[in-house]
Amino acid sequence: VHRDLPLFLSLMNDQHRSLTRSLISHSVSVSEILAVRELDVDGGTKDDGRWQKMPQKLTEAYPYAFTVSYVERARQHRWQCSDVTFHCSEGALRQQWIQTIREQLTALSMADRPKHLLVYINPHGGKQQGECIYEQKVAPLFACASISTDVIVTEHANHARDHLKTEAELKKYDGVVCVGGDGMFSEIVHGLVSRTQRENGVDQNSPEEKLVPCSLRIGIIPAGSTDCICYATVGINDPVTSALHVIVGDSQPMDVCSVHHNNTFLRYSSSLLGYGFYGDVLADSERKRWMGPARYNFSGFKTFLTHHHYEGAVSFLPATDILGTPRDKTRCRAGCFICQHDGPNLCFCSIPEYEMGWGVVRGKFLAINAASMSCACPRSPKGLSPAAHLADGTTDLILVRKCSRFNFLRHLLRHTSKDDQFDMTFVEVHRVRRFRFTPRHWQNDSELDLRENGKQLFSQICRDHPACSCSPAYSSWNCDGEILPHAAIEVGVHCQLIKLFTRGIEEQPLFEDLANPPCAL
Ligand SMILES: CCCCCCCCCCCCC/C=C/[C@@H](O)[C@H](CO)NC(=O)CCCCCCCCCCCCCCC
Ligand SMILES: Nc1ncnc2c1ncn2[C@@H]1O[C@H](COP(=O)(O)OP(=O)(O)OP(=O)(O)O)[C@@H](O)[C@H]1O
Ligand SMILES: [Ca+2]
Repeated sequence: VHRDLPLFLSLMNDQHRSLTRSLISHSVSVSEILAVRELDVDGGTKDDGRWQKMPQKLTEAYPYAFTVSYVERARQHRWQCSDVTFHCSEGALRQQWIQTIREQLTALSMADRPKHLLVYINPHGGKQQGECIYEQKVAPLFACASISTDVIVTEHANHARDHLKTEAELKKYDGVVCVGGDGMFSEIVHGLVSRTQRENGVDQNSPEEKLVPCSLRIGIIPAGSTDCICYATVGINDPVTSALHVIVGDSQPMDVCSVHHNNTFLRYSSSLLGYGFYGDVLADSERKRWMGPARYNFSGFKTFLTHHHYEGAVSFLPATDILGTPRDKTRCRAGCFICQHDGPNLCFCSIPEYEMGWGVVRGKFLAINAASMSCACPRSPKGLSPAAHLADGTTDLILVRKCSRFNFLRHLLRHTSKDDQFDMTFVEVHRVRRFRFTPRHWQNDSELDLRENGKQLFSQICRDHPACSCSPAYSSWNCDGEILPHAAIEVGVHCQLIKLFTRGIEEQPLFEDLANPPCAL
């Protein structure tokens, strides 16, 4: 720009000033431009306050200016919006630049950038900051990018789900955005998936049914307690970063598990299905919602101390003909090769499911976890299954057998370090397409009645098994942060059923500092 056209580049913040001094050129891909607007140099009023007046001599020589807002990468996957202002001496030249950039942006909008979004805000998620986060950090960015929105602040749980399922005029929108945590995201998934199946005549109650993928993309503005879906798909739980991924029109397919009990649909899961430890943590933490995000630490500690185990059988259909394994060192990242290979392999081939292919593991378990994605979150940046993939059509089934408290603690601690949490004698992990769990004392339909008479059953089991450590017969399933009413479930992975407004976690530059070079002078 400097050399070829008579434009003068005026960079607006300190970081930029250091860039002019240290870089010969700085390029921004058009796909990462958010907006372009004229700038009134004399008044200096059309910008958002970051405008600093140019020396008078320069403004006289270059009185025509325009500002380009674009995505800038910061540390740890964070994106922010930056402005760069160009000055020139002729109004016609400025118009030519603005028009050309706008034409390019219009072409992108025609392709994959959203123009009209439906936004649901949970005012009670996480630290109860949803509305404030949206108004202060996200709405101004959507406005800057000329995205129009219909905003609904939810009034009760399942408001967003039910609105999407039945009422929402989905044809009007290019995507749905939720402001909240994993629970809010789950509501959106349930609303959109159920609606799509109904409109296509698919029966959700049949575990074997192939579900129809949803066409609308989902954006998550993180404002919850765990924000695991956001963290594991973007690399950070930051509202501005997520909003920018929506604006540039990113798209990331994602697997969804369906959970059934006796040919009845229960729920969908896109992150964690956990029985035993994570089920018990959730059940306890639900009674302590008033504690906010800290409830999970409290209930986690308590559940760790109670150290209950649960008996049952897990049968599973291993995913064959795939490249990835749960013990891989490679990670699912933007443009993931494994997802591109394994996903279509499972999505589009109808592999016959021979009963013979199923494996069975029986025993006493502290935890049975199915992670359809890494489940990375601030608590465990590598997640429950670090090598799991977002869109490969599989879930990683992690079985933690009964062991000592000390060993279980070692296993838990490894979620927070580089050590392999699967490399322990009492832990096994399988990459699967389907699985079933049957608790030891489960008797078909009478299961619920038995659970209701839990006390009776509990004392009965203790009498029958005098050596038992008085663990209750059943735990609960934690299904993406919701408790399921049944212990015996059947789970199937639906490959790439939904799409998110992200691109997956971007690889970090080898030397991150090179992305933001220090001032050379
Ligand atoms: C000693 C430290 C060990 C730390 C081990 C941390 C492993 C954490 C793995 C987190 C996986 C989260 C998976 C995400 C699930 C979401 O779909 C769901 C909805 O938001 N979140 C939860 O269910 C919320 C689940 C929250 C679970 C929190 C578990 C906290 C365990 C604390 C154990 C303390 C033992 C201390 C002994 C001295
Ligand atoms: N207006 C509302 N009032 C009460 N509950 C709501 C409302 N809107 C949504 N919910 C419910 O609140 C629950 C929790 O919301 P959300 O996921 O946003 O936050 P969180 O639980 O703090 O975060 P996380 O799921 O990440 O742990 C969801 O299951 C959702 O169904
Ligand atoms: Ca997966």
